[in-house]
Amino acid sequence: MSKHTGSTRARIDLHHKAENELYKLENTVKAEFYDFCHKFRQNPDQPGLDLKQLKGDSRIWRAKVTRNIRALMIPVGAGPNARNHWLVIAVRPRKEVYEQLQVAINRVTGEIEFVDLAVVGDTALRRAGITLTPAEPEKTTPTQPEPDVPNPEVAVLQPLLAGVSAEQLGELGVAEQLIPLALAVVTEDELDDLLRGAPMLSKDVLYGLASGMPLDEVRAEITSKVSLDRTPDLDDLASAVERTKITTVDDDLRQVVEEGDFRAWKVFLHPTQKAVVEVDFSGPARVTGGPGTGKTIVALHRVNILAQRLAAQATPGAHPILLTTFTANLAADLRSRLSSLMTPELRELVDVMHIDQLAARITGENSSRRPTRKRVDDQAALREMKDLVAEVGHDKWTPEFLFEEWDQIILGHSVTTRSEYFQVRRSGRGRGVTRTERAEIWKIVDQFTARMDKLGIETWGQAAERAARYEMARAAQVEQLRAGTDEVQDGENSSGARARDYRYQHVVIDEAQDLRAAHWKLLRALVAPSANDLFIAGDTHQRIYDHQVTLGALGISVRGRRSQRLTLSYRTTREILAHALAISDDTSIDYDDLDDGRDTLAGYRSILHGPRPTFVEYDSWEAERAGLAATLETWRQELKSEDRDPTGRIAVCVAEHGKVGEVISYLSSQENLTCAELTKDGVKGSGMIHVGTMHRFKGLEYERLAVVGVSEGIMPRRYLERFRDSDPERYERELRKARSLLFVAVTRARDSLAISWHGQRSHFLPKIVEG
Ligand SMILES: Nc1ncnc2c1ncn2[C@@H]1O[C@H](COP(=O)(O)OP(=O)(O)OP(=O)(O)O)[C@@H](O)[C@H]1O
Repeated sequence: MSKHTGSTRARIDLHHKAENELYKLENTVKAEFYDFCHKFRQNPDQPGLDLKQLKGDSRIWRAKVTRNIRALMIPVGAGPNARNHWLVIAVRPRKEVYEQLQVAINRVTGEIEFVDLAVVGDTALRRAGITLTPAEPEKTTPTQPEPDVPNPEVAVLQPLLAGVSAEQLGELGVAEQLIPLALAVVTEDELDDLLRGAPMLSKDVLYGLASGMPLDEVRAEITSKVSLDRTPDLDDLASAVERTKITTVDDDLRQVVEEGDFRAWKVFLHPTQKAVVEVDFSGPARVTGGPGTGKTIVALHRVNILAQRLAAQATPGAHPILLTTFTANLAADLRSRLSSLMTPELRELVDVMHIDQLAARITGENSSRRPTRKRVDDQAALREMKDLVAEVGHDKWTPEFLFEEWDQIILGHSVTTRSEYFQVRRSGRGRGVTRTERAEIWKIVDQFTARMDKLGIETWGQAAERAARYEMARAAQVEQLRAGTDEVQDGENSSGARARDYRYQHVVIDEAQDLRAAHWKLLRALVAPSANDLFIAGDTHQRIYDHQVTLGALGISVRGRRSQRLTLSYRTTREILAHALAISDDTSIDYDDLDDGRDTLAGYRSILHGPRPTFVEYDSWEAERAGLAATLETWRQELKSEDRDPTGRIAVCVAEHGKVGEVISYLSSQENLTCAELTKDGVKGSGMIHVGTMHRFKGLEYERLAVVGVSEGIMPRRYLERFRDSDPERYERELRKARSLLFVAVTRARDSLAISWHGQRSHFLPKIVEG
């Protein structure tokens, strides 16, 4: 990142906040900024650049980029060469440059911080007695400072942070200039205004305190995670710039900035993310965290770091790292992100495959002695179970119950004999079954698998189970070889017999919460038990299938320090997050942690802001679709007016599968709204608006999202009511799954979220929406 320019020219770096400002400027201004940098590096003092110190903080200089745009810069070179090295701290309209701007070195992080009071609301500034003086006042319209009169309505209110002292805020890392203002704010809106342009740590601490986090928790969860191990010298800018997130302005940067904020994740990891990416784990490790906390980003960077470490000793053509996830479209997304993060040489070291593809590859390698079976989805297999139950005239158990018992318990625990089935624990399956009943179930399931065999078909669950067995045999063989107790039999067409080594050196897994036991056995067997063998990212609040596992019981121990949690959301705004949390109902529902502990969303928070989500009730499905079309048209026009192509930025998440087609045909009949369906394998077609069921939205993100059909009877489905009395445990499980599905859906939205229903609104939707 930090290339040095020639010694005779000044070096320019961009503070990450300035880089963010640059992303938002028009392309013509960006181009002028690069011309400006070019000239500045040759001679900062040439007259056209009009370089001048501010009157307030004399370390800050302003220079002219265009007639209306100014760059704010500080010299950060060491000693007498200070002016050989400059840091751009802001790029902004001339009118927003004022004399009270300040830079400081944060006493906790030691980084250079820049506080922007131009965006702080007038009320807060007035109450703190601050008047901003423009550095280049307009000649024609002199600005009259507002009289310093407190607003009588808010003056009597309690400060939002009553009970916290200035000293405590300073010690937690809040920027000095913000402290008096923070202590004066009395409403959430004022706090929002204050923090809009604030440094990240100040935002995180102040939002934490305002949401009721105790001081100790803020210290432990936020401040200590970013704290330097020593007190920084608060005057030494040259050292501080080394600790600050910066990008050097060189010829490559121009193209990079054109990518906009989508590149931010590649460059600036949050310290908590960075720690998880870089640390050495003595064995398997797990990272959990609410939606949008960067688990996928961490997984990608982790792959990059592991590849860097292996690069020197890698055999040409080998792929020692596996990155896997749940579905084909998520794997495709990982592939493209990885290619933009890694060098082509390092990228070569990585296989990216979704979990079914992995199982198919392994069963394929082992199938020369068996006829290949056609893989079918669970619905097709359930139809076979229904036919079988009808043919044998069985009426004690429903086909659905029998199928799930087979899939989750018998297949899920790799049960191969009747006596194993008698002993297996059926946790999570609701009503208990006696030994005699188990014998009956076993008999039907046996007939069912024989039928599937005869038809030459298998489910993906069966394929995973088979792949796990092959890979476990291979691992056993490798271990025997290592112990010197076995010879390799060349020529046998089985990966178990052929293998001299484990398939991979590192395996990184995303969206781990929905993997089944057989997948975990397969993944465990792919890599030798060793340091950094398995890296697992997932969130059980987002589990939308029925596969609950206990990793410890599957030979994957992620206890103690090998279990990490991310809590700061980079996607979900504060407005959306509050509603999403109410939907997940984390405080009253127990969510597992993929092991035998409990995972919570405690501390899950955001410092991003956006519009409040909208909640709209309609009389009928017809009316709801018309309302949806109007919302989408507004969004389309808003994006267009910002000169941004709406394609792929807007999506509709439909609560019920049968209604996806109805939404698409309705929208397609509107003049401007073309659609593309979101399928299991990704987006089908090139339409502007992506439409799919909630399941299809797993792991994705959209700038603007409409979730439709969130009515009672659809979310959750009415048919679940029959389990309320007959099988209360199953009832609870199904409700939780439905709740998680809605939680996943609403947390896909980055900026705007519109939720609607017709008839009675789902009881999962939080009460606070009515306020
Ligand atoms: N350090 C970062 N800097 C900038 N953007 C980031 C950073 N970390 C994450 N993001 C962005 O936040 C968004 C969410 O990240 P990511 O998809 O990794 O979260 P996640 O925890 O995997 O979410 P989910 O559980 O919902 O799938 C993405 O747009 C990502 O680019």
